[in-house]
Amino acid sequence: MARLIDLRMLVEACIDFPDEDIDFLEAADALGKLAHIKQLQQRLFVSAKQGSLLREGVHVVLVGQPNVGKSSLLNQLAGDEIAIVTPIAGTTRDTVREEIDIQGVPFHIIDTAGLRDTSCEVEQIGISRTWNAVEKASLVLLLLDAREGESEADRVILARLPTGLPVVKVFNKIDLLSAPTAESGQDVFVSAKTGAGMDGLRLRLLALAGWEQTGEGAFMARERHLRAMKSAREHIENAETNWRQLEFFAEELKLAQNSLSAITGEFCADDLLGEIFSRFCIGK
Ligand SMILES: Nc1nc2c(ncn2[C@@H]2O[C@H](COP(=O)(O)OP(=O)(O)OP(=O)(O)O)[C@@H](O)[C@H]2O)c(=O)[nH]1
Ligand SMILES: [Mg+2]
Repeated sequence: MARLIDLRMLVEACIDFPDEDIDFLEAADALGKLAHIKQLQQRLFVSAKQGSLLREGVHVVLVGQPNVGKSSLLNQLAGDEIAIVTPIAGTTRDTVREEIDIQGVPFHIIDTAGLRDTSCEVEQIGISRTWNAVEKASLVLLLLDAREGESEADRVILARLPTGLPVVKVFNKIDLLSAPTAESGQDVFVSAKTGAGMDGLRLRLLALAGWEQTGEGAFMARERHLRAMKSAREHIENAETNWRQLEFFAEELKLAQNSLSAITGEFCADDLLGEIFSRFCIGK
């Protein structure tokens, strides 16, 4: 297996002994080795992301106007009567959380108070809790009434959602439509009452969570592991683009190695890569 530390020693030797020049690095296939390390690191990153997903789960927040069926959708996803459902707009006040499992991936589904202008103090507190939940969301399902389509009130909600947060529009109550709607683009159509369209929604949630069946084990990474790996990847990429500037090349390799070492402390980065990949039986 190509090792980061060997490559670093190679580059540093080149700097220390000016007789050795870039040809020497080329002959030693430094770039080929770097590409191999990058590839291993990328595979490790994917496994780590999957592991992090299994450990932390995905926070999905249901938002929308009152009465569109958020609580019904939570109940349908959970397969149980978790949240109170009534035809009265403004039923949900507190956020209601339930952990569900889709193909082994945990999802924390958070039902919230419907969003509207209201003079009711209790409802106002509920609505501010909705926005607090949105801040912590990994993704948002914006529920809409399929009979109404997207209204001005929905557009106001959409505009208030943080930029960069993935949002899926879920048109609910399709059982009440006289004619079936043609599925369009990224939108999802369901009936929280009959369960129609729910399998499609579950698959969509898995895809948005970034779940990939790689066939390789998932490395139980934490958020800080992912950050360390991202930083290592950036340094490896910097090294690759600037490899002709040897000092820079060596420095970026060092930084990449430091980032990986941050995951385990006393353990050296190459040991970590070796350890993890030997478990996945990936050819060396
Ligand atoms: N026919 C039909 N009725 C639905 C569907 N989903 C929800 N409802 C009904 O719509 C009404 C409101 O449903 P809720 O789930 O309480 O709606 P909500 O969005 O949680 O409402 P708030 O808590 O007030 O914000 C209830 O009478 C539900 O039975 C659906 O898919 N089809
Ligand atoms: Mg509700």
